Amino acid sequence: MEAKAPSVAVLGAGSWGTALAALIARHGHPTVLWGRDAATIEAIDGRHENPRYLPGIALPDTLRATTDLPTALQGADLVLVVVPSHAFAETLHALAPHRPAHAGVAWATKGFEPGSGRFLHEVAGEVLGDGVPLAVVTGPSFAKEVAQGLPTALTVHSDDDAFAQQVAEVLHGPAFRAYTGDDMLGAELGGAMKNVLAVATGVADGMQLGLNARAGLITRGLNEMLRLNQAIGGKAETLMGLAGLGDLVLTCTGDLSRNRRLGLALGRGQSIADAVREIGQVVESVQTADEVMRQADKHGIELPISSGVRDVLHGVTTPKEGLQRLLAREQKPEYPTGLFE
Ligand SMILES: NC(=O)C1=CN([C@@H]2O[C@H](COP(=O)(O)OP(=O)(O)OC[C@H]3O[C@@H](n4cnc5c(N)ncnc54)[C@H](OP(=O)(O)O)[C@@H]3O)[C@@H](O)[C@H]2O)C=CC1
Ligand SMILES: O=C(CO)COP(=O)(O)O
Repeated sequence: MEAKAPSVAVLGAGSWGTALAALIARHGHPTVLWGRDAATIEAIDGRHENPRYLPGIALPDTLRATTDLPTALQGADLVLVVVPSHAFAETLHALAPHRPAHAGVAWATKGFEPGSGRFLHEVAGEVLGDGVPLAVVTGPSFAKEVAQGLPTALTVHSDDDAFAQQVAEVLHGPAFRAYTGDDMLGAELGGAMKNVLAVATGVADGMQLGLNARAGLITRGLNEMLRLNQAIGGKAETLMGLAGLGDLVLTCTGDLSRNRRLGLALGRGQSIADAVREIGQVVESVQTADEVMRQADKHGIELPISSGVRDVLHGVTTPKEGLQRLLAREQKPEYPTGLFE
């Protein structure tokens, strides 16, 4: 007899939560999507569309949606949290009392806990306590393309191999490749930092600095990711894979990226407030830039591109001044310290 497909509760009905819930439901898993906005949830449950975040894309008839958290979690074998980083801790506190005892918790949120700079797996470990399987889902994946069924590859990292495998199996399908790994630290760092670096390449493109500048920023941005990752104890291979390089390339070059679009707007002279309002969705870099630099300062690592983005986002540096600051840096070896030994 074939094993029963695990039931999945997806928390967060924005573009990414909706796209992942649709993917999982299409794979034949009983799937419930929880969101806080009644009109959006009604539209997803009733007419199988998320008009606010994925307009015009048909969602599977089997996908159920609710605004009631206990209902969403009832009978779930696996919980997937997909709210923005600023709502991560609050959502975990809300789900904790209703989580079925056997259900592990994964998240596809990218960023740190704003204010404390803690990694999301640290937050999850503290809120949920020992013994709950945890996993991070990350990699190059625009929600719109996943919702449209276009081919995508991402990765699931966990300290618990069996849980990483369970999450990957739920996501893996005909047009979706899910890999596994055991480096939550590196995976979370990559997913968070690429958003900051996407702003940098967006700014450069908005200022029409050319393709050489874009490639230089992506590569030196990867170097910043690798150096901070080495300091915090993540694995270099994680950052050379889907969670790092893969997502960095996607977000720095693809105009579907909201972080890149923020950079483009700033590079063209628009204000940050106007740009964020126009984008109308979560732009994680706005908070993540501060938290990346908090991590970097803690470990005594210099990150010129990321700190430039942080300063531009705070309005203490103009994009032009930020560029001048980068170009005025001293000449030096590409890899002054070994990164891969
Ligand atoms: N979109 C993408 O392509 C990808 C996104 N991600 C990551 O996924 C996370 C979610 O982003 P995404 O779905 O794109 O964001 P969106 O802007 O598309 O949607 C945000 C969603 O979060 C909800 N929300 C905001 N605050 C809260 C809260 N306090 N409690 C509960 N729900 C809340 C919003 O509800 P409401 O509408 O009511 O405000 C909305 O449903 C981010 O960390 C992002 O970096 C990762 C990979 C791909
Ligand atoms: O994380 C993403 C793709 O992997 C989405 O990027 P943005 O948040 O910049 O849109």
